[in-house]
Formats: sequence, C-alpha cells, structure tokens
Amino acid sequence: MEDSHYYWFLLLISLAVAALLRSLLNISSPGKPSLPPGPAAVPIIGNLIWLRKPLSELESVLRTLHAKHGPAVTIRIGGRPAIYVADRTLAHQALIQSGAVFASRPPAPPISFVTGSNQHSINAAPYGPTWRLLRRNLTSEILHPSRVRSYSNARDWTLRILKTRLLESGSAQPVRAMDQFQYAMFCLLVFMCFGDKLDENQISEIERVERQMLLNIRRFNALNFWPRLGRIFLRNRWSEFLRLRQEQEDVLLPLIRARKDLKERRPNRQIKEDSHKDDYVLAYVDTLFDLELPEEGKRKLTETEMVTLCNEFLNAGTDTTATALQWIMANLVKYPDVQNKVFEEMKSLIGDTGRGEIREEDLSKLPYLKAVVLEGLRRHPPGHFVLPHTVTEEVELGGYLVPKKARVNFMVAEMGRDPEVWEDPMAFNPERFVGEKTTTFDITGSKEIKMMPFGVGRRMCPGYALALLHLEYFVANLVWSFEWKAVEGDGVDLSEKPEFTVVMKNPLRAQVFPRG
Ligand code: HEM
Repeated sequence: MEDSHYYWFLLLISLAVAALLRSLLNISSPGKPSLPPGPAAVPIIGNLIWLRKPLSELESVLRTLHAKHGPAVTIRIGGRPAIYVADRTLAHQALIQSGAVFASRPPAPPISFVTGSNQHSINAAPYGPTWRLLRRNLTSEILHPSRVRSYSNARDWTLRILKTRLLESGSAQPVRAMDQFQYAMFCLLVFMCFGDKLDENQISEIERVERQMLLNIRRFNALNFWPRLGRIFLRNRWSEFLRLRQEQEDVLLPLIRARKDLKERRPNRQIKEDSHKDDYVLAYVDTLFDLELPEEGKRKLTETEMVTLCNEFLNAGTDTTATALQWIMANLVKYPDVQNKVFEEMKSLIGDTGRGEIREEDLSKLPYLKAVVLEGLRRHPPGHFVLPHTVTEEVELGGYLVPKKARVNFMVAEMGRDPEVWEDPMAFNPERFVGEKTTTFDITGSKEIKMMPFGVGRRMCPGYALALLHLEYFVANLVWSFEWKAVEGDGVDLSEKPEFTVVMKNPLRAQVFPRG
C-alpha cells in the first residue's frame, strides 16, 4: 500500500473514532492553553499537515509555525505533544539549567525498538543507570584523549587511502567527493570499532549494510504509525526492514565473535598493556564484553545488543563527519580565497620543508583552519535537530507548560543562523571565528548557546572532540595535498536535502589537482 493511502486510511478511522467518542462522552475539543501554541490537531492521529506533507518538510513547516506562534511550538504527531524550541535562550534553560529533567529519551517507536535492541544504545537509552554505563564506557575507554591519540596510526592509514583514491580519480575526471569521504570515515571508524585494518571488500560490505538501513529509515518510519495496521498493510516493507537488520547482524557478528575469541585468548591486563604497542589497539567492541547492565540483574550484553552498539558507533561517527566534511570542502571549492588562506596558513607554519602531510600536533597552531571547521558546522550542521528528548516530570519552560513525557526537540540549524547572534548568517565567513574567538568559542554552550551542532548538556554528542579532530585533520590534509576546483560550467550548489543527515542535494563534484 502507498504511504499516502495508508495515512488517509488512518485519518478516516481516527475521525470516525473521534466523532464517536465526542457523541458518546460529549467531550469538547481538549484545548490546552498552557502548552506552547501550535496548529489544531485531529484527535488520536495528530496534526493534519503531516498527512499532506512528508516528514522531510518538517523543518520548513516548523519555521512557518515559529514565525507565527513564537519561540516554542507544539505539534502532535500521533498521541503525545511534540514541542519544538527554536530559541537559543530557551534551549539553554532546558538543556543546561534544567539539564536532568530534559535529558531522557522517549520510548522507542517499533522500528527503533528493533534497530536499538529495546533502547540498549547510548542515543536511545532513557536517562538512568544503563545510559550512564554505556556512555561512560564509550567516553572513558575510547574517546578519552589518550586513547584517541592511540588511533593516530589509523588516521594516517585512512588519509593514505583517501589520497590514493583521489589520485586514482585523476585531475581530468571530477571526483564525487562524498563517496570518498564516506568510505574514508568508514575505514577509520571500523578500525576503532573492531581493531583491525580490514580489507577493502569487508569495509565496503559493512558500509553497504549500514548505509542501506540509514537511507531507507525515512521509508521505514511509516511503520511507526499504528504499527499493528502497518504490519498488515505495509507487510512488504516490514519484511524488507527485518531483512536489512538481519543483514547487519550477518556482517557484524563474525567480527564481534572474532574479537571475543581474541580477548578470551589474552587476559584483560595484557590487552590494556598491549594497547600502546603499534600492532594492537583496544577496539570499541572489546570494551563491551564485560559490561554488566545495572538495571537488569547485572547481566551481560547479548550479541544483538552488541551489534546495536557497534551500529551506533559506526553511524554516529561516519555519516555525520563525512557530511560535515563535504559541506566544508564544498565551501572551499566555492570560495577559492578561503581555500587559499587555509593553505597559506599551513605553509607559513611548516614552510617549504617538503613535508607531505599535516600532522596532528600541527592542528593546534592553525586557528584559521579551526575557524573554517566551526563556520562549516554553524552554517551546515549535519543534523538540523537533536535526537528527541523527553521530560521526566512536568516542567515550565519560558512560561509554557511542558507536560511529563512530552517530546521536546531543538532547531539546531535555526540557532546557528540566528541574525541576532550572527551577522549575515547565511554567508560562509570563517573570519567571524578568527582571533580570540576561535580559542574561546565554547561549543558546549555551557554559559550561552550561540550554535549547537553537537547538542548541549547531558545528552551532548560524546564524540564532539573526536569529530572536530577528524574534520581539522582531513580538511588540512585535503587542502595541503590537493588544490580543489569547481568543475567548469558546473558551480557548487549549496541546496540541502534531508537524509539521515542533511546532505548536499547535488553532491559536490570537484576537480582535484595534486600540489607540487
Ligand atoms: C560532525 C560529527 C558529529 C555531529 C555533528 C554529531 C552530532 C550529534 C548530535 C546533534 C547528537 C544529539 C544530541 C542530543 O540529542 O541532544 C549526537 C549524539 C550522539 N553522538 Fe554525535 N555527532 C558527530 C560525531 C560523533 C562521533 C564521532 C561519535 C562517536 C564515535 C558520536 C557519537 C554520538 C552518540 C553516542 C550520541 C548519543 C549521545 C546520548 O544520547 O547520550 N557522534 N551527536
């Protein structure tokens, strides 16, 4: 059944049920003046606009609603209210000042229940001991600066792969940059996750099973509306969804088991001791085997839950970073003077030493490069919203009531483009971060939010420092090794398209010329 037919079918049923209830119980329209304002909603099914517009148009609809109703609006998609906040001060009040109340996640919808192993992942777990355990494990075991340093060989290896692939494309042929960036990020994150430099076929296979799920996730979202009916009327789509999940398990489980075997053959202490030797690094999956779930009788993670956590690690760190990298490189192609400034800054740092590579220790001495990365994240945040939050108790926000269990989300892109904070916000202008501002700019928003590409507060992206390192390292080296030029007669189009992240509608095609 087509989505639109399915939704109309649901609408008719809802209207009939609502009319019946009204006549039986004589209920007048519920009208909740204390919630943030929003459009009138059809009982049970929610706002009619979602039946006429695809969810991908959510952002522009919300922009119109904010212009009409103010900094916070309520819509209903399904039964519960969803509150969208566009104002950075309200976001600060919620996520920083009342951080603990706003830090939970809503119950998983049916498809995330499967892909997220019933909320046994960091991003989906409700605020509580399980979430704390999983998040602390990632931040202290893998994202701690000393551990991140131990992956520097892997970054170097990835850079070589990326450069070779770009060279193979040759300067005569335009390169499709995003394909190369995605593959490179997969190489790196797969290494951090499984601890092995896998061969090209294995990496491509992992990339395939991960991406096919991500690219279809919006189609699969239709299954979340009245799932029982969805399973009957959209049964082919359900089967396809389950098949893709099974494929992920088929590809990842052998890698998880191989690592478990390895671990069983070496005692824990030795793994840790070996972790600074060249040929051995602690991988994310190694850290999962001994975890004990505090809310479930200290049981260990199941294999399916480990697949979920590896999926989360791979997807959170690859698509987001590759998307940001593409946007930044697109702007460097569009504005050659900015690209030139990035190059000149590196040249003045390492001179004409003939060094083929910008090293990680150079990055802290390249403030303009940092400014370019920050400006890229401000102007083109990979996610235009954070993941849905929910409140654990009824709370007031900006004079409005946020009922317990309401969904709350924040308009990340709008905040980074707020003309009251950013002069000429749609321009790509790294200069706004240059000087003291680069070093003092607080991306965690702890005192004040000016932009929040990684979210802020307790649920802020735990990988933000790693992501910034990857972006600076790859942008620096891509510009150091190649001159990036627009394809003649084919300008750079900065239109957006929402996929898993918000990507370039017309992906960057550029000509790359090796320097010197
Ligand atoms: C440019 C790259 C990245 C961007 C823009 C980004 C952005 C975000 C955003 C907006 C959130 C949601 C925050 C919220 O709900 O309030 C998030 C959550 C998360 N990110 Fe990232 N991220 C990036 C890279 C990474 C990397 C490299 C990793 C790890 C390898 C990572 C792991 C996670 C995890 C586990 C969560 C869930 C946190 C939680 O719910 O407690 N991300 N990220």
